[in-house]
Order: sequence, then structure tokens, then C-alpha cells
Amino acid sequence: MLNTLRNNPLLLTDSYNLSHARLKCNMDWEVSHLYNRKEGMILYGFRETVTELLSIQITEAHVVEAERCAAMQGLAFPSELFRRVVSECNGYAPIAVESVPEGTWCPAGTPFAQVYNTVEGFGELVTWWEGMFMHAYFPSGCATEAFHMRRYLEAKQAEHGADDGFLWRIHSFGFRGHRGLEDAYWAGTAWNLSLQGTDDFHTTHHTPQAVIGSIAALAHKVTQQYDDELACFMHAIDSTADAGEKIVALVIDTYDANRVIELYLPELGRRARQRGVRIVMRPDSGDVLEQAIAIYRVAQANDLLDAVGVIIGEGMNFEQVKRYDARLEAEGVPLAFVAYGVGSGFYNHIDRDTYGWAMKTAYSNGKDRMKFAMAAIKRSIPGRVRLVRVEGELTAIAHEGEETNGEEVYETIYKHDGTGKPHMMVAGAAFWNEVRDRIRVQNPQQQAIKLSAAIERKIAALAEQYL
Ligand SMILES: O=P(O)(O)OC[C@H]1O[C@H](OP(=O)(O)OP(=O)(O)O)[C@H](O)[C@@H]1O
Repeated sequence: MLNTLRNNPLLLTDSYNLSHARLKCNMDWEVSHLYNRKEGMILYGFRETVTELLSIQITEAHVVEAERCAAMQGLAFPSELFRRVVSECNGYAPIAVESVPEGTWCPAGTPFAQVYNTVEGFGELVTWWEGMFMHAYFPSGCATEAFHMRRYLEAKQAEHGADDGFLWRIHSFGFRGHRGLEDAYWAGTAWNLSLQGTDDFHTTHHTPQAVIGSIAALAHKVTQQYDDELACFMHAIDSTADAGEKIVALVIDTYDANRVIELYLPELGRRARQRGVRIVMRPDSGDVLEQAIAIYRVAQANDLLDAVGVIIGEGMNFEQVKRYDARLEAEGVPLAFVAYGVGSGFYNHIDRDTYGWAMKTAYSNGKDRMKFAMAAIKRSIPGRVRLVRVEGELTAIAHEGEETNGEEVYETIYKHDGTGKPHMMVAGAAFWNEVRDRIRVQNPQQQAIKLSAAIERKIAALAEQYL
């Protein structure tokens, strides 16, 4: 059940891994890389995913349960391997996990994490939790989407000479569309890394230093209580002023949005101004963009632009934001007049393929190894690497024998040498602040990872041997 999801870390793997200890011819030492093969991205959520999992101490009871579960599938569990983790390694996986600091822009093809075993004979543990590590594609995808949205807002803000209020134009309506709370946690905290307006209330708990906010807003369930819709809107303005708040959103499509725009808006705008409140009209069905433009025209004609705005929250995603903005610009509607509520359009298109996540072996059975595949995008990098930044560009170089004065990029987020407790870099609110600050200074210009001459030579030699 849900409250036992992490009870036994040995079960958090694909069933085929149960056979690999026996199918392999050597488990002495292994190195694997995790890549975003398709497109550049911001890494986020990997450290927490890894350390939450690997901080669980493996016990004999875990092994016994895993044996029983394997039998249910007609498989044998590699008990000896894990009994050695319990008896020789104090129950912690003897591996190391290195990754780029979260919040870093990773060009396509970056081995953004590298995993290797630290005690001989435990090579199979390097990839045991591959599936779990992969789950960080979702927070990373969300952080990347939010990063691009922030950059778009900043570019438009500069183009229009707008003040910082412009950065609140995109607001998260995403909470209700999630498949579960873990997704809501990742998407919500990723949103807060780059964006400010959000109705994901629970994220206040996880990102206490975030610059985020929301506003009072009508829902249909509120307007439906009133026999007179106009009276509801008037009450919303008055009660917002009485509460000492300055802004309230009015959903306008409970009955007839056109009636609200044409008949009620002038009176509402005047009351709002009188009470020191700004009303944000929320079209929510029909041609919401046309309604937004009509609201602007009515507000302009009645000299109410200081007291009225719009938020569109129906069917939004980043692409729709850009399309709507282009139309508003063509219509002469200032972009600051219209905000957007982006719901599941923020994250629904993000899957493991969006940025091309995969984990591939780089060293095993005593040699550098490489996957060539039938498609260039699926090629991996042979050998353990170091990631360095050379003249601003992220570059993979061979771990041994390559001189560099580039800045080293990997940090070791988990390492256990077999005795005592593992070294771990914790994730948490302070770490989230660091990630947010790092994202602010990322430049997404580098499209693809650079490989050093030594790595290119290894690839050429392996091609000679295997192709
Ligand atoms: O972008 P989304 O993930 O769809 O979320 C945003 C939508 O959610 C709410 O309405 P809801 O869909 O609950 O009801 P409605 O269809 O009656 O507007 C809100 O009024 C937005 O329209």
C-alpha cells in the first residue's frame, strides 16, 4: 500500500535485474552514466531521489522478503549479493553517485550523473536502482519547463519595458491535475524555482524561502451560491477590501461571460477602484482570448485599466501562452493586462523521452564499454569520465590521464566505502535555495556536450573493434 512504498529498497528495481548477477560474466567493477540524450535540460530532483533511497539500511529481512517476491514471479533473487551488503557493508550499497550540481544546464548528451561501485564484486549494484534514478526525469523536466517560461517572461518584460509585476503573469493552476502527491511535490517545487505565482499551496511548506504568492479568487461554487451574480462580484470586491487584500479574481463564465463583460464590468471596475482593489476577470470557457480582448476594450473605454486585469486559465500551456501573447500584441493589448493560469499543461507532456533519459554502462568486466546502437542518439560514452567546464562549455574528459585546467563539475552526492554510514549530500529547503540561485545564472546556449580528444579516440578504437 502507499505507506509502504519504500519499505524494501530491494524491490525497487525492474524484475530483469534479478537475473543479471548470474547472466553477467564479471561483477568486479562497473561504471554507468545517466544521460539526457535528446535535449538540454536543467537537472533537478536527482539528489533527493538518490539519497532518500540509498539512506535506507538494507537488512536480512529485506532479502528474505525479496526472495519471496522473486519466487512469486518465478525468479531467483540474487540473495548472496545482498547478504554481502548486509554482512560486509553495514547494509548500505557500496557505490558512489556523482552528479552535476542541480540547477545546472546540461546540454544534450551530458552524462549528468556517474555511478560506480566502491567495493570489488558489487558492480551489479551500480544499476540495481536504475529505474528509481530515472524517476528524476520528471522534476528535471518540470524545472526545465519553468526555466524556459521564466526566460520568456524576462525577455518580454525587457521588450515591453515592464516592471517586475510582469514576472507574476504565469500562475500555477497545476495541483489538481497531478496523478499523485509525489508528482505534485516535484512539479510544484520545480515551478517555484523559476516562477512566482502559484496556487500549489502545499509548496509553501517545502520551499519556505521561495518568492511566491497567490490571490483571492472566486470559484464557480461561490458564484453559484448567489441568486444574483452581480451581487456576488460586488461582495467579492468589498470582502477583499475589508480583508485588507488588494486583488481578487472573478470567474465570469458561470452563466454568460458576455453579459458580465458588457453589462457588469464598468460598474465592477468603478467599485473596485473605489475600494482600492484590482479585479482580475477570469474567462474560463468559450473563446477565452476573445473575451480577454473584449475585457480590455471595455476597461479602456471606461478608463478602468488601473483597476481591471484578466487571467486565462483554461487549457493553457507554455506554447499557448506564447500564441496568446502574440495575438494580444497584434491587438494592441498590453501583455501585463493578461495573466495565465497554467495547469496540467505545465507537466503533462513531460515523459522520460522528452529529454531522452537513459542509464548506460561505461566500464565493466575490466574494460571501457560503449553502446553504439542503430541510432546515433543512443550512443553512450565509454569509460569513467570527469566533467569539466572549459571556456564555459561543459566537456566530458577521460577520468585518467587527461590534463585539464577546466573547473571540475561533478559533486559526490552519495558514497559508501563499505564501513560505517555513507557520505550523503542532503536535499532540503536550504539546498532548494541553492538550486534556485544556480538556475538564475544558467545560460542554455550550449546545445550538446563536448567530448575530449581522448574520449573521441576511445570511441574510434571501440568502433574499429565492434562495428
Ligand atoms: O489546465 P488545467 O489542468 O485544466 O487546470 C485549470 C482549470 O481547472 C479549473 O477548472 P476545472 O477543469 O476543474 O473545471 P471546468 O472544466 O468546469 O472549468 C480552472 O477553472 C481551469 O479551467
